[in-house]
Amino acid sequence: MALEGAPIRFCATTTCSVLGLSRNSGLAFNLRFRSEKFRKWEFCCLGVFAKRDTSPVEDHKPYVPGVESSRTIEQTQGNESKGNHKALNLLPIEERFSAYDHSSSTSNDLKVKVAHQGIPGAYSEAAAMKAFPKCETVSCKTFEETLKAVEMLLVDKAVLPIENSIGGSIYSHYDLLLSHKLNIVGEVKLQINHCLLGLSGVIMQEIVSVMSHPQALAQCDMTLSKLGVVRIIADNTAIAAQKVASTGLRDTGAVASARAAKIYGLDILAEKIQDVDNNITRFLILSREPIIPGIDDRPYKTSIIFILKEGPGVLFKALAVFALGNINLTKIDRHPHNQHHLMVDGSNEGSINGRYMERMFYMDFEASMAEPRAQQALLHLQEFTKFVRVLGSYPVGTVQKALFGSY
Ligand SMILES: O=C(O)C(=O)C[C@]1(C(=O)O)C=C[C@@H](O)C=C1
Repeated sequence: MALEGAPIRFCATTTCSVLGLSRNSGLAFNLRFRSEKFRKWEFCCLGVFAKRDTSPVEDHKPYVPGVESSRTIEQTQGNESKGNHKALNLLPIEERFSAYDHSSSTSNDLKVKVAHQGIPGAYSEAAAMKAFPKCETVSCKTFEETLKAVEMLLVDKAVLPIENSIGGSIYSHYDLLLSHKLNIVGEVKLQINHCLLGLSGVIMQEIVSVMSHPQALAQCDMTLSKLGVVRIIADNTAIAAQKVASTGLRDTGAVASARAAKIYGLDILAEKIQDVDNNITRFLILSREPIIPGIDDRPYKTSIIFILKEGPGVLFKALAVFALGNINLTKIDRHPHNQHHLMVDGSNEGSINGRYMERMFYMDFEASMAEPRAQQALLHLQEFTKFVRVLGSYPVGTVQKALFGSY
């Protein structure tokens, strides 16, 4: 890989930084390699961002919650007493810019603010509460808003669903990871048990249409086909439940959680309606700063995105790098190339076009960037790639049941 500047020096610096410093000295393990094609590369330390660049880099634009998010706030008002949730704009200004540093927190922190998409009763909210049981959850209308809320210091973390055992990878969310400079600091694998919800007293036979988030509808595809109902898209499962409750339509159901039924006063007409019983969604926890692997004995994994060079057997060679390092892969997935022109790191330089997207891969492997074998593998990987980005090293998550009732 042709890196700008002297590649040898870059390699030496990288290895030395990771191996040579104590974990309290702010060692760097979050590396962003970029090829000459994109005319820059970045080296990210804990809180310190060192760049070598020949092209101007656009900083994060201030995020001002707009009309879209006000709608979310309207939707959530009046529900705050039902969960440990606050709507984004309702936070007092001093709380939004709290000087608290939660970056090293893993759980049980009273003050951790975690942004999630949707309203109380959403699965993303459940994932946030699994990761940080005493957190304050903060509703956002879109997934992108959750990431922006972290960047703007409005919250400490964001949760982002990234893949589901039935539906597979959520590619648009990988795109969000690429276009924002956040770090993955954890994962939550949540057992999702969808329920069919309806107004109080309604029976299954009365339901002619069902509302939900597209992922939830897809996960219940066979059940919904058997019922012969019309599917209606909603921004979120909990929003669907809230709409059914507020519109008072007896013939409309919602696919959502048992907790959503409780919050919005709906009946559960059927439980576990997903096509496959073992329906697990994996959520990522995102933070401004990366975590330092190796503080405890837990196993870690690392997520990366890379674009392969062209040539025969290049994927084989790239994978061999991990085999040689005795590193187990838990995921490898190629980006569907129908989506194109993606901004990387907020920069207009180096936007990735369809040609490169075809060669873009997402990978998770079982090692942390504090381990020499992982550092070695990534340095070696550069030989076969045009672009590599480390999204983060974080403790491996286990499958979680919901905190309350059936999810
Ligand atoms: O709609 C919700 O409640 C969400 O949290 C979103 C979401 C998703 O995007 O995958 C989360 C988990 C389930 O897989 C279904 C929907």
